[in-house]
Amino acid sequence: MTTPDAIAAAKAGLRRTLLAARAQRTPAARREAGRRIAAAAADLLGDWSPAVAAVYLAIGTEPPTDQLIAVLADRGCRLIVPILRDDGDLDWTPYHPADPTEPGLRGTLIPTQPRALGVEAVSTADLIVVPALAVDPTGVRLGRGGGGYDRALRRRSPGSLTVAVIYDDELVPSLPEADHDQRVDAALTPSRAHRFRAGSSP
Ligand SMILES: Nc1nc2c(c(=O)[nH]1)N(C=O)[C@@H](CNc1ccc(C(=O)N[C@@H](CCC(=O)O)C(=O)O)cc1)CN2
Ligand SMILES: Nc1ncnc2c1ncn2[C@@H]1O[C@H](COP(=O)(O)OP(=O)(O)OP(=O)(O)O)[C@@H](O)[C@H]1O
Repeated sequence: MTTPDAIAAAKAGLRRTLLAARAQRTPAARREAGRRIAAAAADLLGDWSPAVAAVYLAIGTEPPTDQLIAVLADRGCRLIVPILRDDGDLDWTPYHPADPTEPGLRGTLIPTQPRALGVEAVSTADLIVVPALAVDPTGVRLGRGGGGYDRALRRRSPGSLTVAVIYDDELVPSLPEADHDQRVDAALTPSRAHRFRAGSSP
């Protein structure tokens, strides 16, 4: 039997390896990944325009999300982004691509003039774009370790689509899964969209 402590230790080791690999990518390679992820998103969405999309502002070595956000804004989606709270949970605020941003907790970026909608606001999203360090083909997701998205995804609307954003080699054969982990329905990588689970939109 795998104990919770063993799962947490395995995740911590994987995070270190994956973050080190991300640090090796050049800024130009990251920008190119962001462009291709936006194209993969357009492909995944087809002619679906979610009324409300929960997105996040990428930081550090994460695949850039600005072009993906532009794709959604161009489709007329109303956007919300997370604000990390000091208890590790995620509040949400409306976001427009031109909004100025400032540093939030733990290196995150948040709009300069947030309008806190509350932790339950994620339940209004039809599409939830989720940061991840790796995903496996059953939708198990490895995050940064704060558990913020595990809490947020438990509040998702049943018909919503959850999509992780990762580099291609971060779609790995399998990942450790804890009881509280929330799986994603799909992943966007620079090469394409990967759909793991049916049932939600589109
Ligand atoms: N861009 C982004 N926003 C996000 C998340 C995320 O993973 N990425 N989150 C996902 O839950 C929430 C915030 N949780 C976070 C938890 C840990 C760290 C973190 O480990 N930060 C590093 C420095 C980041 C860097 O520069 O790469 C650190 O504290 O050392 C960041 C965010 C909400 N917003
Ligand atoms: N619903 C919850 N309520 C309170 N704490 C939680 C909840 N879900 C997860 N946690 C806590 O969050 C911590 C990190 O969990 P985990 O390592 O699975 O994060 P992650 O999924 O990689 O990160 P994230 O969701 O922030 O991207 C764990 O200590 C876990 O107990």
